[in-house]
Amino acid sequence: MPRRERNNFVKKNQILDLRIEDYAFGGKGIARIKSEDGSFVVFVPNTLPGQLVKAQIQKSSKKYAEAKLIDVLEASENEVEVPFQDIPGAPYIQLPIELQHQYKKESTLSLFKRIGKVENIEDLFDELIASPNVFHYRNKMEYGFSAIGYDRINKTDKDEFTLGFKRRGVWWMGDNLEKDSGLFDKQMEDNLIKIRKYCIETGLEPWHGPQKTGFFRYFVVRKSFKTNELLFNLVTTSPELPNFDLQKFANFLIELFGERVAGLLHTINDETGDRTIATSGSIDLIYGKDKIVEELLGLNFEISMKSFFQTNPKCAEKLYAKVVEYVLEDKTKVDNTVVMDLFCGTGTIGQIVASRSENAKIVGVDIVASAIKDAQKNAKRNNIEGLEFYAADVGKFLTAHPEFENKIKTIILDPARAGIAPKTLQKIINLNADRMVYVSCNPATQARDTELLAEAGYQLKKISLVDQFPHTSHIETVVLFEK
Ligand SMILES: C[S@@+](CC[C@H](N)C(=O)[O-])C[C@H]1O[C@@H](n2cnc3c(N)ncnc32)[C@H](O)[C@@H]1O
Repeated sequence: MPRRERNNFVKKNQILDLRIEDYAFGGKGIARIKSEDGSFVVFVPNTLPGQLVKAQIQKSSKKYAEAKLIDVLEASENEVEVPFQDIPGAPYIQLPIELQHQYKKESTLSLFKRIGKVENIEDLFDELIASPNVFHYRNKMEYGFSAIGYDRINKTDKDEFTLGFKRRGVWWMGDNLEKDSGLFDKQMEDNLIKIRKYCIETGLEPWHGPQKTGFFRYFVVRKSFKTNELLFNLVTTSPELPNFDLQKFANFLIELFGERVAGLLHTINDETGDRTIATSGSIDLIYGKDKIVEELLGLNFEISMKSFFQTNPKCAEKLYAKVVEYVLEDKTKVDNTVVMDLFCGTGTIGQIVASRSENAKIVGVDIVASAIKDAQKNAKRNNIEGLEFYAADVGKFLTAHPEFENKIKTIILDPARAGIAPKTLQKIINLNADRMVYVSCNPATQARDTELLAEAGYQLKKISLVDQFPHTSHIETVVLFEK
């Protein structure tokens, strides 16, 4: 094993007060410790220039260290007050959105310069697309139950029935959500406190992380912006289930939200791992329907609890409009050809392209079978023809279908956060398409792929940034590559 290189500035697990000076890609604040030996960089995720923070060193090497944020001791002078409860999922909610955009733009473009080796990236920058809703933009939230809560005054843990989000970086500690977080549906979050009270009154226990016992585990909510409906999923363990009246719980939700309740699902999860959707156990429909419909760019999409769907649908419309703009810019490479929509999820992008092109055949591939089923149903529902969807790993699919090589002119790519496996990217390159429109929710992996694509002859022609997740460090990119 290589010997870990040491520095004279910090030690692992050391707790320090640090002043954040700069912002690096992915929401990493940069602090510098100065001494006679020079200056030493410590990265602290989810922090902002100007803040004074308490942080604990997690990793330390000769050149820099990475620390975990424990607390913000002093706000940055750029932060403003907002009427929402602070949650780990929105670390930048107090920073005006224009400044969030500036940080995201600068740090993302510098990533393409450094990792993607695109020197003139500023010249290729097209636009930064803002989210139409700055607040309350999400269509899904997962609240967790916990038997260990957080005492905000004494800043310690306490035994308490909680329903809300985990404390930042502490897997076993919950934190009650008492009011609107500013990210999801306001009526829903203002009522979460009543749902918690209802659950407490049953006398059943919330999940205890370290002991791995308890009844209540998660409460998941999906919202349709088209219909304003809410679809609920209560996740519990099974032994105490005979003592909980699911029908009565459904009636309680109807009392709170009336016609907005689309349905209530119940999931049994007896696994000890921290997952909402049980890989074993069962999902049952207790009340109403198990799907909701969302509209994007005039097309309807049916969404189940499990399938992937863009979390900010209003902004997803903007994202898709940009993808389709790049794809259709050269219609000769779309009309009367086969277009690949790889990592297609529920097939949204392919359907929009198909509906706006002439005689294009779209081949959509995604590894999640239920997403592909939804994609097929959605295409039918929208009366769009010329689409073929396959449930498969993209790499395996391309190996099994060599007939597509040299036949494709345009490829749409929208991989998950981990990016495209190098072997799979090589197979995609082997298709020998003229154009690729590559959407990414993790520009760090996309910047890595940019260098590989350049070696294969694909030049980055344009890049747009879409702020799908205001108040977080996430940014989505749409990049056009051409040979
Ligand atoms: C960011 S989502 C794509 C969303 C889709 N384009 C949309 O707009 O709805 C990434 C998708 O990649 C899929 N995926 C992840 N790994 C995969 C693989 N190895 N092969 C095929 N699909 C994969 C996931 O199931 C997920 O649906």
